[in-house]
Amino acid sequence: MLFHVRMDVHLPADLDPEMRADIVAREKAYSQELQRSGKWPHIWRIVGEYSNFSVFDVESGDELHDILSGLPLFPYMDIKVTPLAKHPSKI
Ligand SMILES: O=C(O)CC1=CCC(=O)O1
Repeated sequence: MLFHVRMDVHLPADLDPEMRADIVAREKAYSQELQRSGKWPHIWRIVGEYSNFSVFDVESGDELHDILSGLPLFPYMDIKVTPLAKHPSKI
C-alpha cells in the first residue's frame, strides 16, 4: 500500500543544541535505513519550510503507524497521511 505523508517539524527554539543535533542525526539514520529497505521510496523537502513530502510503500496502515511513531522527531512533528490508490487514467 502506498501512502503520501506530509511531515511538518516544530523543534522548540530553546531545545539544547546537542540534543537537537542528536535527534536530527538519529532521524537521518532511521530514515535512510527505511529508504534502503524500499519502504520509504520518496522524501522531498518542501521549499522554504522545515517540512517534507514522503511516499511510503508498506503492508498496512498499522505498519505505517509503527514506522511514523518510531521517528525520533515524531514528538515534534505534525503528520498528515493520505492513502493512495491507482488512478484510472494512469497508463
Ligand atoms: O527534515 C525533515 O523533513 C524530517 C525528516 C524526516 C526524515 C528525515 O531524515 O528528516
